[in-house]
Amino acid sequence: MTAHVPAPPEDGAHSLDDEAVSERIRKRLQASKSRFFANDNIADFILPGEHDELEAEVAERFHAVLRSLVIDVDNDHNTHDTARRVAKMYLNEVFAGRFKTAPNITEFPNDTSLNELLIVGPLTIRSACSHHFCPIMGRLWIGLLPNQHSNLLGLSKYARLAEWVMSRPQIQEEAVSQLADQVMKRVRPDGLAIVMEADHFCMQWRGVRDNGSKMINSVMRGAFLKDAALRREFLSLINLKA
Ligand SMILES: Nc1nc2c(ncn2[C@@H]2O[C@H](COP(=O)(O)OP(=O)(O)OP(=O)(O)O)[C@@H](O)[C@H]2O)c(=O)[nH]1
Repeated sequence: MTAHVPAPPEDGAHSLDDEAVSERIRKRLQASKSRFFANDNIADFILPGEHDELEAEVAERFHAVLRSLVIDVDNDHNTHDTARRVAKMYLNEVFAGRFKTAPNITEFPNDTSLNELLIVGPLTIRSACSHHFCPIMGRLWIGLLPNQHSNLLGLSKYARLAEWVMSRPQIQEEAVSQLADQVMKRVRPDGLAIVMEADHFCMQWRGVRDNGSKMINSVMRGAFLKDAALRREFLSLINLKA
């Protein structure tokens, strides 16, 4: 579905804010006292049909941003359709994890009472920082210590959950912690460890322009916090090299 970019309002016409779909969604979020930070998922507050309206609104507003950058969007064939493409990319691709509901996750009972360390990774991570909207590209490992009451997830579902959490404007520390909450909620293991290593393009493409540095962070929950040997086993198995 392509978003239509409406012409800017004539003088004296209603401003976009009077009827903006984003305003309707915002009011619902505020009425239910739900947070709507950049890395929050707001899918439950978007009614059927409003996703397309939102895409059209973002396109219209991005069109205005391009005009403010003094780009001749009316005559420049390269940027004529850029606002629509950016809106589509934000809503359906790079920030889709804000606007769509969580992926369906198949959960299997731990019938054979597996209680050994399980590691998934490296999963490829694509995100963007909420400070500059620059890409974050990296790798992530998930370590789990299940117990007899844990659910086991299909392997691909860890990647789907990670993608859902990462495809939002994020900061790495909060992204990893949000993913940990999602995995804990579904698997209910005795312990969970997540390590993420990523390039931040806000430090490479711009700013300090340090191409070599990466950010590595981890979240340890339950048994991984208490048991240094388990933590060591996980870290040695993922064998993270700079
Ligand atoms: N802690 C943390 N910081 C991040 C992450 N992604 C980007 N940043 C940093 O966020 C900071 C934003 O800093 P500001 O000083 O407000 O912005 P700025 O003036 O554009 O900063 P410079 O990047 O130094 O030019 C920068 O230091 C970024 O490197 C992240 O995932 N975690």
